[in-house]
Amino acid sequence: MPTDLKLPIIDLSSPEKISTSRLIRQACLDHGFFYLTNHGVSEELMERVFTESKNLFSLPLDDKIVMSGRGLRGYSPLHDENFSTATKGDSKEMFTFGSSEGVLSQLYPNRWPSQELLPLWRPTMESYYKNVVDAGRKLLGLVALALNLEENFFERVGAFNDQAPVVRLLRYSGELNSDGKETCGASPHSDFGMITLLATDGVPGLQVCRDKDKEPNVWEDVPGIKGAFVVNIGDLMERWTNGLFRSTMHRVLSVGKERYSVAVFLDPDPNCVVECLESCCSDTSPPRFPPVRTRDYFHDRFSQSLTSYSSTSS
Ligand SMILES: O=C(O)CCC(=O)C(=O)O
Ligand SMILES: [Fe+2]
Repeated sequence: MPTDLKLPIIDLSSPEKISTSRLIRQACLDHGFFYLTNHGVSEELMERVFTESKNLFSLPLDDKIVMSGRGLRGYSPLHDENFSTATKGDSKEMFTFGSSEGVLSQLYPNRWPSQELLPLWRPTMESYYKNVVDAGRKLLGLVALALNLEENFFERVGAFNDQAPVVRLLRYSGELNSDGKETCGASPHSDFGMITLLATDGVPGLQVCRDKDKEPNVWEDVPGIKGAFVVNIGDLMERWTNGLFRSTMHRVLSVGKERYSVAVFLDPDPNCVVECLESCCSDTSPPRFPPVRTRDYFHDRFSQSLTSYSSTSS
C-alpha cells in the first residue's frame, strides 16, 4: 500500500519573501513537489472551471472531435497520450488551450466550444488562465530568489511571459483492468516545462516516485488539499538548475472512479534557450545538459508522447 507523501505547504501570500523562497528551495531539492496556498485564485473560480470542464467532456464525441488540434490545442481523445510503449495509451481525455494572443496562438490556434453549446465556457477559462498566470509570475519570482537570482530573472531572460503558459483540462475515465493489474490514467512521466500548477477534484490517484532509478519503483500518494495547488518542477527547470531542482516522475493511477483535474504548465517561451545557470555549476559540477531551445525540446518530447502530434508533424 502506498503511503501519503507529506509535502511542504508554501503560502504565496506571505510577505516574508526570503524565508518563503528558502522553503521553496528545500521543497524543490527534496521532492520537486509542494502545495501552494493563498495563491489568489478563488475557490469559486476553481469550482466554475471544474463545472465547465465536466460540461465539455460530457458533450457527444462528435462535438469534441471537431475541436481536435494536433494535440497541442483543443481536444485529445482517450489514449492519445502515451509515455509507455507497453500500453495502449492513457485512460484520459484532455482539452488544451493557451493565450489567444502572441505568436504561439497563431501557430496553434485555440479551439473553443461553440457559444451555443457552452456559453460560459470561454469567459470562465480565460479568467482562470489570467488568474493562474498571475499566481505563476509571483511563484516564479520566488523560485528565482530560491536560486539566488533576481526576482524577475525568468521574465528578463525571456522565459516567462503571459502568452507561453498552457492549460490542460483532464478527465480520467477511472476504468480498472479486469485482470486486477494497476491501470494508469496518466502513465509515469515528468512534466516538460518550468513549473506546473495542478488543481484536482479531490478524487485520489496522483502518485510520485522520488527515485526513478530504484527498482521496483516506490510510489507515494499525493492527496489533494482543497483550494491548494499541487506544484511540481518540470524538466526544463531541472536542466536550468543542473539537476539541483528535481523534476520528479509522477503518474495518475485509476481508482475505479471518474476524476477531473486541471494542470497549468508554465512553459518557457518557445524561443527561450535553456542552459545551466552559473550559480548551479562549477569546475567540480560541470553542466550535465547542453543548452536547448524550448521549441526544439518540446518538439522532441511531444513527438514521443502524443499520437496526434507525431502523426501530423514533421
Ligand atoms: O491529473 C493529475 O493529477 C496529474 C496530471 C499530470 O501529471 C499532467 O497532466 O502532466
Ligand atoms: Fe504531469
